[in-house]
Amino acid sequence: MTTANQPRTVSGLGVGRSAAVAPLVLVRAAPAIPPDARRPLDPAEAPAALGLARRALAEVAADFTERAAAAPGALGDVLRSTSGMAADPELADRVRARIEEGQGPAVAVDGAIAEIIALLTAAGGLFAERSTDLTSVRDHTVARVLGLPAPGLPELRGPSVVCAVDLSPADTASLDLTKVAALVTESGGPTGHTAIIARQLGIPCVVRAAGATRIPEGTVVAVDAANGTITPDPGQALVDSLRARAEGERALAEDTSPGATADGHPVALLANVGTVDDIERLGPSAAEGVGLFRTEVLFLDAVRAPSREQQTPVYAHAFAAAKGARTVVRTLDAGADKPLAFATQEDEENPALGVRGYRLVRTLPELLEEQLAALGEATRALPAADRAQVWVMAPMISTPEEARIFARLARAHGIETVGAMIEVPAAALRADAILAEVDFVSLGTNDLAQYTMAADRLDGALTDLLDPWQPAVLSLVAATARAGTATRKPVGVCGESASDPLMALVLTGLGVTSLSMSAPALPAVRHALRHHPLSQCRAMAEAALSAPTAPQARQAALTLTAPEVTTLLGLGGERRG
Ligand SMILES: C=C(OP(=O)(O)O)C(=O)O
Repeated sequence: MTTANQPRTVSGLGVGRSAAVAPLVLVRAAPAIPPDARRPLDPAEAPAALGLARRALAEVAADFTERAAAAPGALGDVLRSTSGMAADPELADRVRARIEEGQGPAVAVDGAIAEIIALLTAAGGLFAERSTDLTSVRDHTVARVLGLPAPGLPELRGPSVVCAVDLSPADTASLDLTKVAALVTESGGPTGHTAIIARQLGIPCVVRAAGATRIPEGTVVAVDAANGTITPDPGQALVDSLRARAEGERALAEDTSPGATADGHPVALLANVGTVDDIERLGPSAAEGVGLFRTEVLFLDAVRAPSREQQTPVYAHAFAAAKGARTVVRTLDAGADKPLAFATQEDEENPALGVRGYRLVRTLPELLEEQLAALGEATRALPAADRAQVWVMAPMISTPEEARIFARLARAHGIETVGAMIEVPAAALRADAILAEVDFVSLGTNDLAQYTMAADRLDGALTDLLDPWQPAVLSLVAATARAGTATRKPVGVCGESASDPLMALVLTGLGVTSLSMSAPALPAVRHALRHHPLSQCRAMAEAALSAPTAPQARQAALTLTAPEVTTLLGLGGERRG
């Protein structure tokens, strides 16, 4: 299988610590029409071009029909409707007209579908929703006309390592995750959406893996997230060592006791979730509750803003699944790296600094209003004793005034426990004043690192700056934790940094009261806490805070770590996402 051009072992940034061995499946980007396919046709070429375009459309229609037959329920319906679009005579007419005007078949298909998409978008509502399916018809048909392999997400026939240059949040969400053994992307960073979803599901993932898409499709690869490597055709020794490590991790997962240091100082261990299914999958005691419910994940595919009536049953279902445990809900964090069709401003030059998260209240106040109304209604349906366990917080709070307005709105809807995320340096610096307005805060260290270091979290080339061990980031976390201790209010961390066992010890030493992470990361963090008394966590925090650089901060904490934890969790190596 190995070819001369094929890279041997590809390295990137590992996400989590798990590993998988499976055949590689490539996700192909939408085809680009090359310049020679864009040249005007000679009239004598038109009949052949028309035949090629018609055949491609018919084959795409047949392909979607075949996939529909194998797909369950709603997905089958969507695929059948997509097939119908490819077979639509109106589309064929528009393509014919363009070819008769002298366009090549790929350009004609592309243009005809763009025309129909524009009409549907203008019509709005359900019509507009169909434009995504038409885009898929366009990409598949153009690829066939050009003789290229089908683009987009592959149909997975068994456990597979899915490899792409990049995956959009919607791509990742629509993968058949029961068959995804691992995710590999050439771009992205350790706090990007692919990494977050992979962590959540415990799927091994390597991002920034330059050259991974050059590994031939079908090659069996070993993906080791702990070391950030993808090894084609791995030998038995590597497979055996990965298996042994997985068994060690499974043994750790058997301890489901509440999070606490060796001397019994409690640190709530919570899970980050994006869907109700995620909450249901948590099982009875893996986490002590939900520390971050990313509600925007529920609406990634929605074209229109979900109404209060649509949202209420979803939250009611989520709270029922949490069975009275703390559930920290974040109101919609739309914009920048989490685009939602109905909430994202199209014309922003700098979306990460734009109207996103809580700031949408300036342009679309009804969005927050409807969500809080739905959350309030779902909360009121709970037994009285459980209502205070629904904690609702706003993302991207920058000032105490914003915290005050948010708290007033949330409380007006009957939400008892209201909080703010601390992910903007201005908020960390004013954490005491923000805590005067709300009941708790939660540090989003992914965004806090992005905004403190002025480094785009989606730009994997800036990973060193985005490191939560950066002294400037640690100082802001420490300032926030101090404000929590002074006001005796909870300060959680729900950014990816909480899932690093070594960082979790430092955060505990800084005074953080809860750690929320993707569920598969909980056992290692629980294990690390259990082996260190609070005094040792404090010493680690102090040592990390006084280090001049991120690697030195980590090293300073590592030197004070219990040796059995360092060995078992393999903390000695280079930091991975
Ligand atoms: C938890 C966070 O939010 P998200 O990653 O969803 O933006 C964060 O920024 O740390």
